[in-house]
Amino acid sequence: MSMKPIQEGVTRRDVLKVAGLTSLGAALYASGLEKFLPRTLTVEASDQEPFYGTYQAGILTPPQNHVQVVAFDIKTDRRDELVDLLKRWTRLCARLAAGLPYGDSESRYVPPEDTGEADGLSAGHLTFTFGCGPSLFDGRFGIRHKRPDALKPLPTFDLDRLDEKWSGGDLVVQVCGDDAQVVFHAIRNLVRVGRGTVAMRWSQAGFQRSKAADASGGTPRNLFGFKDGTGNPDVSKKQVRKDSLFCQWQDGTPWLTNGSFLVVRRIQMHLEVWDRTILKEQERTFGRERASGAPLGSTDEFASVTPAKRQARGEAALPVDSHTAVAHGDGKTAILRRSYSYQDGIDEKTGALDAGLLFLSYQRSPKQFIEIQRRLAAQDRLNEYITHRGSAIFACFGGISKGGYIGDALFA
Ligand SMILES: C=CC1=C(C)c2cc3[nH]c(cc4nc(cc5[nH]c(cc1n2)c(C)c5CCC(=O)O)C(CCC(=O)O)=C4C)c(C)c3C=C
Ligand SMILES: [Fe+2]
Repeated sequence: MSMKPIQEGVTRRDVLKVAGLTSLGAALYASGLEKFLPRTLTVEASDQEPFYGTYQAGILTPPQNHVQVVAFDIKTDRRDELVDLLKRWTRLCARLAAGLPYGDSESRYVPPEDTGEADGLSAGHLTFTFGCGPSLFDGRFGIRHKRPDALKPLPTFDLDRLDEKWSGGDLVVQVCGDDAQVVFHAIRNLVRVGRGTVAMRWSQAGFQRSKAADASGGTPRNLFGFKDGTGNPDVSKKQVRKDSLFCQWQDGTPWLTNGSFLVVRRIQMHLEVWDRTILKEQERTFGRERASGAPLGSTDEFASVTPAKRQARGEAALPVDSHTAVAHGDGKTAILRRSYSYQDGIDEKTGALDAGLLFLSYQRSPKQFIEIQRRLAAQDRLNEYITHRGSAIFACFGGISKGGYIGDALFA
C-alpha cells in the first residue's frame, strides 16, 4: 500500500512512528495536529541509544555495525570558542541520537541546517563518545593543571611502525551506528559545525558483520577469520565496570569521574601471508580453534583460558606464545575491546589490500593497555602477521547530563 505524504518526504507511517505507534499517534493524525511534529527522520524508540546518562554512550552499548573515529586538532586558542563548539556539538548529537535532523529550517534562501542524507532513516543506535588527548593540556586553554597524570602519549612498543598521519589528536569522537550513511551524516555535520574551530587530523572507519547477517548475535569474526571479542570482561557486572572500565573519583582527577581512557591503534593485518598459513598454525597463533572460537584444549568458546593446562603428553594445550595466552597473562588485568575491521584501498608498497583492525579499547587507566601491549610486543606469535601503524590515547569524558554539555566538568 502506498503511503500518502503528509509533508514533503514524510509519510503517515513516519508520523505514527514518531509518536511511538501509540494511540496518541493515531489521535494526533486524526486531529490534524501531526503537522506540528518536527520534520523528522523516521524515529522508532527501539532504534535509539540515550545520549544523556552516567556514562557516555558507545562504551557499554552493544557494538553497532559501523564505526568512524575522527581526531581533531583545535585551531583556536580561545577557550570560550572551544566551549561554544562543545555546546553546539552537544545539541547536534542529542538530536541525531534521537533520530532528529540538526535543524528543520524550511527557508529556500539559506543553506539547509541539516545536510539531508539521513532524512527518512532511523537513528540506527547512533552513539557519540568524546574524549581529549594529552595535547589539549599544553597550556592553550588554561587547563594544564587538569591533565590526568596518566594521560600522556603511549610509549613506543617494540615493532611499532607508527605513522603520524594516524596518530595523536587534541579531541576525538567515536561515532557508532548500524547504518553507514547515518554514521557518515553524523560525522559530516560534526565537521561542518566545527569548521573554523577544529580541523580533522585523521579519520578512520571500521565495520563488522552486520547484525542482520548474523541473527544469532554471535561473536563477530576479524579479517583473519577468528572470533574476536570472546574474552572481553563481563561489563554487566558493576564491580568489573568499577575496577577495570570507568575512572573513579578517587583516581585523582575529579572531572574524569565515570569517564574512561580510550586507546586507538591502527593495526594492519598482512592477509596474504596469513592466507598462506596452514590452519593448525593459525590456531596455534591465536591459541583458539577457528571454527568454535574455543581456547585450544577446550571445546566451548567461553571456556576459561588456562595457560597451565597440559595435554596427555605434558605439552601445554595453549602455546605459551599464542595471542590468547600472552594477552591473558595472569588474567588480572582486563580491558574492554571494541574493535572493528578496516579496509583502506591498496597498500602502496606491496600492492596488497590495506586492511586490518581498528583496535579500540576502553580502560580505567592506560596502564592496563600498556601492560598487555608490552607483553604482546615481546612474545606474541601474531606479530609475524600484523603491524601497528597508528596510535592515540584519549581521556573520554563522563556521561553528559541534560542541560550540560560535552566536557563541561573539565571546563567548568
Ligand atoms: C594490547 C591489547 C591488544 C591488542 C593490540 C590486540 C590485537 C589484536 N587482537 C586480535 C585478535 C584477537 N584477540 C583476542 C584476545 C585478546 N586480545 C587482547 C588484547 C589485544 N589484542 C586481549 C586482552 C584478549 C583477551 C585475552 C583473554 O584474557 O582471553 C582473540 C581471542 C578471542 C577473544 O578473546 O577476543 C583474538 C582472535 C587481532 C587480530 C589483533 C591485531 C590485529
Ligand atoms: Fe587481541
